[in-house]
Amino acid sequence: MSDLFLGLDLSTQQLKATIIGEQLEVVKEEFVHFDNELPEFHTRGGVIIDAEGKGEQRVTAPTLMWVKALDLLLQKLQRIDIPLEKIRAISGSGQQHGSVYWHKGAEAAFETMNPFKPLHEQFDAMLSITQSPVWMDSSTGKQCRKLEKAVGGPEVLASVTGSSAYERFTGPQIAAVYERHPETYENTERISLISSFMASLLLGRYAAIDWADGSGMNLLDIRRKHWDLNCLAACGPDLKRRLQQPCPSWTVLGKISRYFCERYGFTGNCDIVAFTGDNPASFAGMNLCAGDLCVSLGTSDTIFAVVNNPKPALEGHVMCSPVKEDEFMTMVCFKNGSLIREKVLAQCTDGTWPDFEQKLNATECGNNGKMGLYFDQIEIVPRAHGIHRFDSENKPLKKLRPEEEIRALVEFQSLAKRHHIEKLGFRVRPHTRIFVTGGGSKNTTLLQVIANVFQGDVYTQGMTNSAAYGAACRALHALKGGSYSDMIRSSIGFPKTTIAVRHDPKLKNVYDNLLVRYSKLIALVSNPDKKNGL
Ligand SMILES: O=C(CO)[C@@H](O)[C@H](O)CF
Repeated sequence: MSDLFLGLDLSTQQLKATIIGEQLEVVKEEFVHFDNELPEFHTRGGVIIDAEGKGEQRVTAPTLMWVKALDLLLQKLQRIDIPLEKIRAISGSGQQHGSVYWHKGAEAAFETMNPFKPLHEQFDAMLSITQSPVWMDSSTGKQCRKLEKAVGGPEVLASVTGSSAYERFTGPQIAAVYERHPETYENTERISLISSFMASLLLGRYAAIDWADGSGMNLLDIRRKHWDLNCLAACGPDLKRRLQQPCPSWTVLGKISRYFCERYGFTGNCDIVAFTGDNPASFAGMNLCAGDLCVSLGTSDTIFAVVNNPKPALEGHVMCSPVKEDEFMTMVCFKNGSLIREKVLAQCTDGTWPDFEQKLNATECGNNGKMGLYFDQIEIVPRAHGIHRFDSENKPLKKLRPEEEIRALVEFQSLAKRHHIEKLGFRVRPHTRIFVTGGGSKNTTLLQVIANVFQGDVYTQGMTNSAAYGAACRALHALKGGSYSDMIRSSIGFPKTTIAVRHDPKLKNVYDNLLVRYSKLIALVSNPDKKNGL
């Protein structure tokens, strides 16, 4: 068997593995689901939510759960006879913005890890914080305002780092750790993103943060590709030492550690390639071209596109591309993604997706003017909270019939994506390919609504785990070098892109009108100036 390449994706609810061959063909996918397979950590949807005061939610995940998940996943791969000695390179991705705090002495301790014991049993002294803040957290509004003030305002911060300050971004999160627990910060010798944390486990030493995931920190100058010193100073003392230099996302960081060779049978020749954020990894997995648009339907929903001349704005994000130095991706993220879809599924159907689809199809496109805004969690964009329903005259409604609720949710989620990506300047053109990935992309009724709202045809690659797949492709690309897109185009195993659903041009006016109403309704319920979600 020829060389294999492993992509790992540490997403919110699961750790996923995709193994590919040298032609980018998928050999095997495997998963560890946190809630179901690691119940001792008591997560729900992979996280632990401490609802603070109004508008503040502290959301974390047990760092040790991720360490244990890696062990479980590799054991699963062994049990299905995946020849780990054939894995030539590993890369990966992680939920963006989350942070891991390594205790003083942790890197040295990697040297003494006993391969006869799982890593998580040897992690007692490794972490200065055991509950990692994650992207769903919205408790750092104060730190966001302070950061923006320190650098000259939100516009300046956006022009340098690609985003104005966001509660979930790592810079404000680090500032909150420093302010809330100064002694813990003092005892922290290194701070990783979740992506570089996973790479560190496999290396047995600290891994650099890559440019693409580093773009989600409010700390990286996305054009110069180094930390902005004013941003660092505003978030914590001596922070540069705790982050070290960021690296290109295609960097070969080194070989896999002795621990993983002796415990799992990897060869010492297996390269670890820089890990990146889950959305940049999906971007790589879809191999987006200029003019394409991608919607990822996961725990978070995101919408992103390729940009070459970035124009950062107060809303949304511009991040470094994970595959090309002078390319960027523009993205908007919505916290209310699959979890609210599952909540409405439970409330409005017999609990099955076929019933969800049947009810969605039983209602008129445009829902006879009935609309909903479903900010079940404190939303990122717009900054709003609560569930709000309206009739065709924009008068509040207490409730909708189950089938109307389903359509109102699905149309709301698509209208929000179109409204906010168009605010960043993107327009769907006749040639635009709208790719959809993530768990929700299996549901063609969702895809049909996306196609009709955007008035563009929807394409899929027949895979839902584009982040883990993109990570595996990046592992191979880092060894091959050259153009990433050329590698994709010349590989017979790259999934074929097919049209999943076509849009109905007769519905253009219906959704253009709903889009105008969406814009008016969110102004009624959101507080853009109070940027902590309420
Ligand atoms: O916050 C996000 C992107 O900015 C989310 O998509 C997380 O990456 C999900 F893990």
